[in-house]
Amino acid sequence: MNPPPSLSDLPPLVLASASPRRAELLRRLGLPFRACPANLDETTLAHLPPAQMARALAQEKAKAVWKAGEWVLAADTVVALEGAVLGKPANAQENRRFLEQLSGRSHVVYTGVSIVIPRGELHSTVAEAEVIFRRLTPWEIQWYVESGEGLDKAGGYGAQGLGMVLLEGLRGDFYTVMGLPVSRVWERLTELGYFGGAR
Ligand SMILES: Cc1cn([C@H]2C[C@H](O)[C@@H](COP(=O)(O)OP(=O)(O)OP(=O)(O)O)O2)c(=O)[nH]c1=O
Repeated sequence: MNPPPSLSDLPPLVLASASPRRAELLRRLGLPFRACPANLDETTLAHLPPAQMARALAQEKAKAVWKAGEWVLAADTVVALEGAVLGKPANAQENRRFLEQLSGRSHVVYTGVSIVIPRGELHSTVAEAEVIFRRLTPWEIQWYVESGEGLDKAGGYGAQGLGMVLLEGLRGDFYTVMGLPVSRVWERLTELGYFGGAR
């Protein structure tokens, strides 16, 4: 594959995230960025319904790192099973419990995105996708939990990794599930003038 056409003359996005997935997606697009994690206490917004939580957390992350003149991008991914939020599992036991709950059912993944433009205006949106899990056997759950892959991920799985075998299907944007709805982000950046007047 050829590298993407150069976007290196654009101002670097400040990615208010420690997520390696979000960084990887920006890198794949060739967008210039530097990571500047916001390190929020995400539990303070745990009382909100899932979609609002994803949006509010993305906003808080973006506001925490913004400085005048900078473009900031932040996101937050929330997994909700029948309205109840499954966060990042605290340990293997909790990861197993999450997968048992998700098995054979569908759930919703919300990813809130916030962009702050150089003069300080905040623009936010929430993307959502429905994920359907296969009915998992105890052995599969054991195998996946032992991989450790789910521990740093909302809901306790990564659709882009070994978790691909857990899924029966998906409605919506795969990248919403992975943590950054890249086409929505690209569209918002275009509307907000990040790419310049001609583009
Ligand atoms: C459901 C799912 C989540 N995830 C990840 C995306 C996010 O990184 C993570 C959800 O946690 P977030 O709090 O959204 O992000 P983060 O803690 O990784 O990084 P930061 O707060 O600094 O931005 O779960 C996957 O990688 N694949 C999946 O299939």
